[in-house]
Amino acid sequence: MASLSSAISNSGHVLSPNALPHDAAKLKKICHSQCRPLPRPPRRSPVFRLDFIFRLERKETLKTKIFTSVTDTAVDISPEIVKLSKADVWSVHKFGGTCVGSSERIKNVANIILNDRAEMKLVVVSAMSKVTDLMYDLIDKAQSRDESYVSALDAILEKHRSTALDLLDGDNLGSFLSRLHHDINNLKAMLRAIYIAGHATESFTDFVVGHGELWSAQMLSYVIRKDGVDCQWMDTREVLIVNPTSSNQVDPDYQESERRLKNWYSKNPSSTIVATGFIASTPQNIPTTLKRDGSDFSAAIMGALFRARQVTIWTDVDGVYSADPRKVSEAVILSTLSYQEAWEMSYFGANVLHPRTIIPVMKYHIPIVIRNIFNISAPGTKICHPPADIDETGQSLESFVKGFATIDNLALINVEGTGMAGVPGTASAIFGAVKDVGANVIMISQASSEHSVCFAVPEKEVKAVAEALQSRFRQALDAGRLSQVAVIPNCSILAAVGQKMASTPGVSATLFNALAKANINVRAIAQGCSEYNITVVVKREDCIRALRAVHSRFYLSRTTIAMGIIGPGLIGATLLDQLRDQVFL
Ligand SMILES: Nc1ncnc2c1ncn2[C@@H]1O[C@H](COP(=O)(O)OP(=O)(O)O)[C@@H](O)[C@H]1O
Ligand SMILES: N[C@@H](CC(=O)OP(=O)(O)O)C(=O)O
Repeated sequence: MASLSSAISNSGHVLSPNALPHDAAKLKKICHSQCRPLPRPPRRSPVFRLDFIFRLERKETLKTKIFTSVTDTAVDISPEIVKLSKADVWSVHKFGGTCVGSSERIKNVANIILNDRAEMKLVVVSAMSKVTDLMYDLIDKAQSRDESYVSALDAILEKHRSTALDLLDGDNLGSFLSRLHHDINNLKAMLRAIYIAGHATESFTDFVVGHGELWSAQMLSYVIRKDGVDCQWMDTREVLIVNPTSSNQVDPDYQESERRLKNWYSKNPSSTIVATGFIASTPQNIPTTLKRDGSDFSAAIMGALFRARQVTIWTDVDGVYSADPRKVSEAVILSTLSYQEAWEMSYFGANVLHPRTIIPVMKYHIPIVIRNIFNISAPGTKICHPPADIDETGQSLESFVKGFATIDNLALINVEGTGMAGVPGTASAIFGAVKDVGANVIMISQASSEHSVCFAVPEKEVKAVAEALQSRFRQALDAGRLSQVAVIPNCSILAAVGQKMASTPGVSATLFNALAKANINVRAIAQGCSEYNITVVVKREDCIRALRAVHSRFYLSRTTIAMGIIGPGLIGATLLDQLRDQVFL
């Protein structure tokens, strides 16, 4: 048997990573003609082989090892050699709960995957719509010793059983139903334990609520397999390792996850993988979750681990709009967003994307595309680095403000007093007290006189925060150095986001002008040094009116520029305001 190395050198081929797809095809032929008998590993995809060849050239030291494994054994290739992470081969898709909400929709998802011409596909799925809510509900019921958890669990079983009966047959159906019944029996036992104890620990809860993803991923993988495609499903708890953070989030352990992924893939090589979103494990192998709506984050982490060429997030709208389309009917689709803009939009409430989704992909410049499963001809929104909205003449059409987002159910806390000015450590004492009660500060604003600091927290956390501050500053309040720790309930945040706002004068003038004209009182303002967003706090009941007022002001400006009424440049409070006031108002 000729060795692969001599076959390659006899062929006169020089491998270069850039020429990989072309030369690899030739090499595959050479392997087959000259290195026979080369045992064909079961279920191994062509790209899997090409990866080794690619590595030959890149890592001299691996040569012998690779030749040995390919020519001598060719069946078990050690995970160290498997370079899963070859850039640009994998295409990652994420389908949210609405996309896999019924058997018809799951079939639709399978078709989208089958039509993707990428060599390797990783599909991340959420639970069928509403299932995660129902799972959390089971826990609540069992904890409060409400026996209806039993019938609620039966309803969840029935939903998945009937979906599987619609989708699957033969062995696939048998395997799925036996796993489903096994899981339901385990869940019954766990929920009974919770019912008896009247309490569920966090890991019990995370174990229970993650089952929706386990079932949807299996069903989808079996449907894809029905078409003869080599497809594996992945329980991401075996691969994705995360550590809890102090802010009740989780951070992926990329090194360990990559190690486990290579190990998993060496046992389950496949060109299509359907992976569970939302769930993961702690380093101690205890099931956990990426927190509510975390499947977008799962897809982005997987995208980074696979060094994907793109992560496509499929949802029920055409992409990221300039404002939540449920609140602003004239909102427009944004064709591109920078990572920073997408982060700011999602952080301030555009729930089409989980805010943490940006972090893993940004490092590798992997684009995220948001697309509509119900309108696949729409191109969607591309989130990348750096984006550019260019018209036919090459002119930038990018608006200074790209989009607006809002967060409701907030309260403002205002800490005020003459004793704060010039006293080092005041801010640290305030936010130290907030941290101690585990509350999440959404925005901060400080008067430049240092006489007051105010910040927004979720309404449900405000009581604990106010009490912690009262107790922390008891002496200062009694001595009059602080005049008050005041709570202003029923607030909302309105954020205007756009990278081009940085160093463009007039943007905030236009924003505040629009708010003033709509007779909206602004209770607090914040703008970071990056100038990517301006955030204002308004009364809850004013929020939608405020959103519509600022949106129409900036998007009218954009239309005006596009129509050539004024040239691109400052959207000032001068010319445009006059135009708008005279012509449109
Ligand atoms: N700026 C925005 N652009 C697009 N959608 C938005 C925006 N702000 C809020 N949304 C809402 O986000 C929803 C999609 O998010 P979500 O329901 O979590 O999707 P999925 O279940 O697919 O993960 C849309 O239906 C839309 O109403
Ligand atoms: N199923 C999980 C994870 C998730 O992200 O779901 P969706 O993609 O449907 O928002 C949840 O509801 O939290």
